[in-house]
Amino acid sequence: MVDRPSRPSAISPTAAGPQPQVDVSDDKVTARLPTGESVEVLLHGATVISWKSGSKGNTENLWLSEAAVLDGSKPVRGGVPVVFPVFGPPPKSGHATSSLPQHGFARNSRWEYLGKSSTESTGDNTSENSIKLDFGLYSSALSDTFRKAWPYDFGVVYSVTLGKDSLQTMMNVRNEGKEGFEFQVLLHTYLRVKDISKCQITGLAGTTYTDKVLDAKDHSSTSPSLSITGEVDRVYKSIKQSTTSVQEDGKSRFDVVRDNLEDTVVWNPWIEKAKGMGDFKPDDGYKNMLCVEVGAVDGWQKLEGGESWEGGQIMKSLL
Ligand SMILES: O=P(O)(O)OC[C@H]1O[C@@H](O)[C@H](O)[C@@H](O)[C@@H]1O
Repeated sequence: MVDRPSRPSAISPTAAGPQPQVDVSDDKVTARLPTGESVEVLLHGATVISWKSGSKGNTENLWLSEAAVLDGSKPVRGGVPVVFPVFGPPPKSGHATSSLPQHGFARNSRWEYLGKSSTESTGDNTSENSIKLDFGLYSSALSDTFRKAWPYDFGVVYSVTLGKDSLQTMMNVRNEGKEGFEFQVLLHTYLRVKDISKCQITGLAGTTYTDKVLDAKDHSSTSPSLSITGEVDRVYKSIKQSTTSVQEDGKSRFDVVRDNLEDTVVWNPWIEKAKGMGDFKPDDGYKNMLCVEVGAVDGWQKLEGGESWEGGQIMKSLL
C-alpha cells in the first residue's frame, strides 16, 4: 500500500476563500478548482474524459480520441475507462466471467453520481483545495444481459479526487451477496504525450511481463527504461516498485503511483491497429497517447460475501 495523500494540515469547510465548483449534467460531472485545474467524468462508465492541470489548468493530461463515442452506446476510446470485473477477453469457458464482453461491463454501464466532498488545506500563507467525486455501480443497476452474465450482488464506489497537480482514482468493491466472487480490475488510462518517440517509461525493471504482441509468453524486463517504437501490449506483473514514471524529452512528465494494485499494462496500438479501430482518430493519434494501466489482472481477486476490497492510483502531472 502506498501512502494516501497527506492529511490536510487544517481543514476548514467554511473557509472564506474561493471553493471548488462542481457542475452536474445529465451525462457528466465536471469539477474545477479555484486555481483552474479541472476534471470531467462521464456517467457512462464513470469514465474520466478530461483532466487538466498546470498553469491556469491549461494542460490536458489525458488523450481522448476525436471519434470517441460519448453517448453511452460503447466504451469511450480515451480518458480513463474502468475495466471490471474481467480484463481483456474473458476466459473462454469455465469461469464466471466467461460470458462478459472484453474488459467487462463497468465501462459499458451508466454509473450513479453519489456526491462530492472537498477539503482545503492551509499552510504558511498558502491554501490548497482538492475535490472528491464519488460514483457508484450496483448489480441492481446493470442491464439484464450483464446481470445474467455475472449474477452476483455487488457494489462499487469509484472515487475521483482532483488535487492541484494530481488525480487520484480509487475503486472500492463490495460483495453484497452471500456467494463469493472473483474479479479483475484495471484503470485503463490514456496519458496524453506530445511525441511518443520521445517518451521513456521507468519503474518496471526487474519485472516479469507477458508480451501480447510478440508471443503471449512471459519475459523478464531487465532494461531500466522502456521506449515505444512500435505496437506494444505488455502486462507487467507483481511489480516491486510502486511508481511507474513517464519522461518526455528527458523531463519527468507523469508519475503513476499504484495503491494495492500490483500489475500494469503498457499499451500503444501503433500505426496499423490504430487505423483498424473505427473510434480511434486521428489515425496518427497513437503518437500522442500512451496507456499506462494500473490493475490487478494477473489471476483473480476473491471476495467472500460481505467482504470488500480497495485499490487505485494517484497520477501526478509533473510539468
Ligand atoms: O479496444 P479495447 O477493448 O478498448 O482494448 C484496448 C486494449 O486494452 C489493453 O488493456 C489490452 O491489453 C489490449 O490488448 C487491448 O487491445
